[in-house]
Amino acid sequence: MIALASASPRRRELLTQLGLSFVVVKGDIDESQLPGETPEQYVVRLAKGKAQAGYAHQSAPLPTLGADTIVEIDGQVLGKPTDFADFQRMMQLLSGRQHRVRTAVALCCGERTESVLVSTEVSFTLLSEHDILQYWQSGEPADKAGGYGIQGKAGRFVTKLSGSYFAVVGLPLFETEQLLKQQGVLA
Ligand SMILES: Cc1cn([C@H]2C[C@H](O)[C@@H](COP(=O)(O)OP(=O)(O)OP(=O)(O)O)O2)c(=O)[nH]c1=O
Repeated sequence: MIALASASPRRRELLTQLGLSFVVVKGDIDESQLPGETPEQYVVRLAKGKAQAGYAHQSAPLPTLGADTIVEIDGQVLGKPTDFADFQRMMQLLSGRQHRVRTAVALCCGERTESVLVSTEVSFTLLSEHDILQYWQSGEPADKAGGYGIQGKAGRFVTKLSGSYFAVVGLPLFETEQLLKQQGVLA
């Protein structure tokens, strides 16, 4: 039995695919990027922070997983859009180009927190103003890093993917299982 420190329904569904028993715990932390922090350092720090916060929330702590996903383009990190203008800016950056999605997964077992970082390159087709407005009105972008969900209506924008599809959705299945095995949580 393990714990998943996440409020994301996608992460719950993905972890279910690994076929292990888990409970969901809170892993809330401040998600702001620190000055001078690289995207890699940022996403790993958040995943570790969520795992550690989730571990600390339990009275009889289980090995606890935390994860974080960011979208990166031109050295900029795109988080969750704050409003339509922010979303529009993100879609204009992503339109007709390749970007990188980074997902870090961390496992906290008390004193030690180990992590794995997965990078995936995703290419988008050219997006029209109409595509952007219609996608915003679907309600899907609001809670997603980079303002899109590859598993939903934005799947049609993707012309190429190199890396882990599951990492883009929020939890890389292969790498998460490897991490659990390396740390002796899974046989
Ligand atoms: C790029 C992309 C992101 N996402 C989601 C995955 C994450 O849930 C979210 C990125 O935000 P995160 O801050 O990584 O996660 P979260 O706040 O949703 O959940 P928690 O911290 O409680 O675990 O964006 C998709 O569902 N599909 C996609 O294609």
